[in-house]
Amino acid sequence: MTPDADRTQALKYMTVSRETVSHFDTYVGLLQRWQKIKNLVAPSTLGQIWTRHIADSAQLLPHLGDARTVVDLGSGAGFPGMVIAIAGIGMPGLHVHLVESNGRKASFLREVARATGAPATIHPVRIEDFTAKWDGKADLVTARALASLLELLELSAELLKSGSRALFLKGQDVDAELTEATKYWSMQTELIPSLTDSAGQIVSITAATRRTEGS
Ligand SMILES: C[S@@+](CC[C@H](N)C(=O)[O-])C[C@H]1O[C@@H](n2cnc3c(N)ncnc32)[C@H](O)[C@@H]1O
Repeated sequence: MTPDADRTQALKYMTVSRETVSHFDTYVGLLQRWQKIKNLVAPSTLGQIWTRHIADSAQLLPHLGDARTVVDLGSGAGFPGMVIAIAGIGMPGLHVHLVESNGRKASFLREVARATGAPATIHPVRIEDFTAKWDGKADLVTARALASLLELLELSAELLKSGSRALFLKGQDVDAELTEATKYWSMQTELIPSLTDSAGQIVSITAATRRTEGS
């Protein structure tokens, strides 16, 4: 698929304004430029940045509900957090905190936020340190390609204490991961089939609490 065909295909998956698409173009341009020296995403996905990264992340947009403070864990080159922040330009109160410990990826994210004006704060620290110190309240926690569901719940535990929702983009092992996670966590889950990955699912989690012994 040519880069143009990839972009055209990706735009079919999302309903966003022309202005948002133009900011996505800026983002993709920066990613292509920085990738040459900083290796930000898997080289095998470079020909499909729009479908594999932008549209895959943008499919969370219809599920944001009334969330305003979003925390994206292990953002990498900004998926899905930066895509949400860019789509949120002009959405009153929306702000995305991107937690990414890799210094070169964090620098890239800062540059994308500067160039697009996306409402985003980059935290170049480990998730464990961020959640221990951050005094904000997340309405929504997001992550893609970071860890198993159980590990994601453990990493998000501090953020989920205040009743936040979570949206995790997961691949094909989601059933086994859910079985494992529910041994230790009580939660309400909804599985939403991915639009961009036939084997993928979005796991929507609410009311997550760690099980105490015997519960
Ligand atoms: C496989 S990449 C996925 C990146 C992005 N979410 C995506 O889907 O393209 C995982 C990212 O999480 C970051 N990461 C892993 N563990 C982390 C931790 N404990 N704290 C902060 N960042 C972490 C890594 O540096 C890496 O950029």
